[in-house]
Amino acid sequence: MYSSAETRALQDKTEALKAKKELAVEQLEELRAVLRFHEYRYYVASEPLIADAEYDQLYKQLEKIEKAHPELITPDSPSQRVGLGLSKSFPTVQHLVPMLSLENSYNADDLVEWDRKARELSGLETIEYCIEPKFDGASISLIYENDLLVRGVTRGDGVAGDEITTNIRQIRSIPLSAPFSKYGIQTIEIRGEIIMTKQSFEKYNEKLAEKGEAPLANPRNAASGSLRMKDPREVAERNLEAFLYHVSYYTTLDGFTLAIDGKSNDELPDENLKTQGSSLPSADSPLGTHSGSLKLLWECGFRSPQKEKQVLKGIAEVTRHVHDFEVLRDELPYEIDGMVIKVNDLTLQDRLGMTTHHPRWAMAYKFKARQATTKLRAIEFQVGRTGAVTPVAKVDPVSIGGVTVGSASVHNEEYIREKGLKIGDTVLVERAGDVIPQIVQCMPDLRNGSEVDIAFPRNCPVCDSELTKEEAEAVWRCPNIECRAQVLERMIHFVSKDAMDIRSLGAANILRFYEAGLLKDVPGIYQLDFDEIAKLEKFGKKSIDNLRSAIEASKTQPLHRLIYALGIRFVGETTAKTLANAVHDILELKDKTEEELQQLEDVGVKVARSIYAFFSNEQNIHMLEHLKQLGVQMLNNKKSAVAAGADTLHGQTFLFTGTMPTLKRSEAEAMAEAHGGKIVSGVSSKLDYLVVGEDAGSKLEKAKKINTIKIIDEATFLKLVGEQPAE
Ligand SMILES: NC(=O)c1ccc[n+]([C@@H]2O[C@H](COP(=O)([O-])OP(=O)(O)OC[C@H]3O[C@@H](n4cnc5c(N)ncnc54)[C@H](O)[C@@H]3O)[C@@H](O)[C@H]2O)c1
Ligand SMILES: [Zn+2]
Repeated sequence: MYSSAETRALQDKTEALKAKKELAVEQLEELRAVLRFHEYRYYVASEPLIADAEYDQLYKQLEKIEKAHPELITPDSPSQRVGLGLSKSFPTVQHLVPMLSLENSYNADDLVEWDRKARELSGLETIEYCIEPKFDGASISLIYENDLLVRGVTRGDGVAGDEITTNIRQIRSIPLSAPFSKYGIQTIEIRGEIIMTKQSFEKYNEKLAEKGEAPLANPRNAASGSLRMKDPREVAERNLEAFLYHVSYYTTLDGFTLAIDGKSNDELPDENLKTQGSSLPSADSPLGTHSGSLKLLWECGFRSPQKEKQVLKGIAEVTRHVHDFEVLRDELPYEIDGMVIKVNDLTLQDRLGMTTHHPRWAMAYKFKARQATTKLRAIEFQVGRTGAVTPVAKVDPVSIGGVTVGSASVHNEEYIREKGLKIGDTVLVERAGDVIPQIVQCMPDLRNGSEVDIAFPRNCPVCDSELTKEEAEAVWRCPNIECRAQVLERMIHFVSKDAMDIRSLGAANILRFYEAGLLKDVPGIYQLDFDEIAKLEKFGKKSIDNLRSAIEASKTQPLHRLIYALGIRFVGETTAKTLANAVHDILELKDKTEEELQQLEDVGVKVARSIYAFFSNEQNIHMLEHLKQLGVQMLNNKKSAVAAGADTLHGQTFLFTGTMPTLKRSEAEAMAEAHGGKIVSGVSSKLDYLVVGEDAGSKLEKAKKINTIKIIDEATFLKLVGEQPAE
């Protein structure tokens, strides 16, 4: 439909329009053309070229201009219909009732305003709402007649869609028959979303990778692309699932017909299916409320959001709930991009009615955007403490959910090849939760020929040693352990917060001392010449005193911190603790065989080999002995405590959040561990105790939603570890 030259031209226009805060009325036609183009890419081709939030931003501009100049609205404006276009390979059929879009907002204030209008229109004090997740998939409509699934249709342009019944029949959560007749229903049109769970999506991408095919961009594209596949067996392979959340139309066995979303489709193939104009069911009948219809669907064997939904009165409760739910977003097994808030009472829905674009009784509250498009400008290669050479993408700075992103992860060489990235490409960057932003996709359709391939260095970008790669690995490494980058990174890791925690040293000072020739390796940290440091600029007596005492204090850090600080490959904090608990003195580790190491919890072949290699290396042992001489403590004190029968919290998991009144976080963790407890890094159903201090944030919110977690304060914790008498 669009040639590649047109595609590039429209994308340039998109960029130009996106860059402007406020569009002029003269740009209306251009804006419409751009929106039509992106709708085509999104709905028909299933290959969007911009992020949803970027599309939404442009669409909002269209609404704004048209609101100010209603005389300029044309019947083919994107605001006058739902999505555009249908793919050609499936027969087109009419929906019984048009499938509209939803009004959406990223802003909770808009919800308040929307509620105000709804109360005004209805004359009610408070409105009851039903809130459910906004599933990020592809919408479908299903028709059951005499309890049998007779038709499945994509949304298409909202009026008509592609008939994809055979594909729909592959989806196991959609029953082929359902007992609607029990409720007196003869024909029913229901709607929902086809989704792919995060897990199925990953598995499916792994399969594609094995076959050497390009991975799919995200679960939503995977779901929507699947619906239009020619071969139903391929659809079955994708493990799609369905949530059904709406009844739009039904006829009863005694001849009553109801099109719930206002008017039914005028061009219906079957005359009998048109609205007969009857009154709505009362709020106490099963289909009289939205939540009632979710329950009915659930009872008929559909996966409706019966468990996920929440019925609440008043918009204040609603906004609180949507914010709470946003915290849980990453815990869900499927993707959601917001919440949908619906007026619960159908009679009231009917009174509120709809615009040409969306019903007035529903509103989508979209979560903070996580994706944006930008240009890939360069790949930098960084050398880590184990010599691993990691590519990091430099992109044109772009704002995602309020944070400016200028670099993004591209993992490794394989990842870059798999995604087919080139310098100069337009790329989709995703920033989800606490994860480092990453490039998830590039858009080859937008290339103009000036893009260049990414060249991988064969030599270390820092010390020029020839890089090596183990067969089963994706990473290239600099083999030179004296490599400046590695030495620096090892020291920076050694002093870091979760390792020896020498905060006043830090990356900047390490670099400074290194360049001044005052520090060349880890033991050197304990031999710093403070007189020489005093000569450096901006190093007053106070900073020196701080530095000296911080270094001194680090000598008595618990053994697991020292083990972690050594930066042994594959040895994270958890494995470091396992190792520390297995010995009295760190040097005992050099007498353990690979097999013995593998007996330890969570230590597999790869990890055991790496630990073994580290402790078989003479230079490393020499370094440890040197550290010992310098006063760094290498014994496990805790082990004796646990051995003396203090294992009272054996197997219980703990997480600390917020500032506690008397204990430092590290002290509290050590106390829990000394009694056999385990520290975990995040809130999940595996957590037993969340110990909460002041200003506890999202962890507390999350924990409140999992009722097996015990939420306690410091005083209760101290009782648990027997530091305070139980009452
Ligand atoms: N990236 C692009 O180029 C591009 C182009 C066009 C559209 N879009 C995206 O699509 C959106 C508009 O498309 P739209 O109208 O299909 O979707 P929408 O985001 O406005 O919301 C309506 C859709 O939400 C879905 N939904 C999920 N859970 C639901 C629930 N519980 N109840 C009701 N509906 C639920 C339904 O499929 C429904 O059709 C835009 O906001 C934009 O984000 C993106
Ligand atoms: Zn090097």
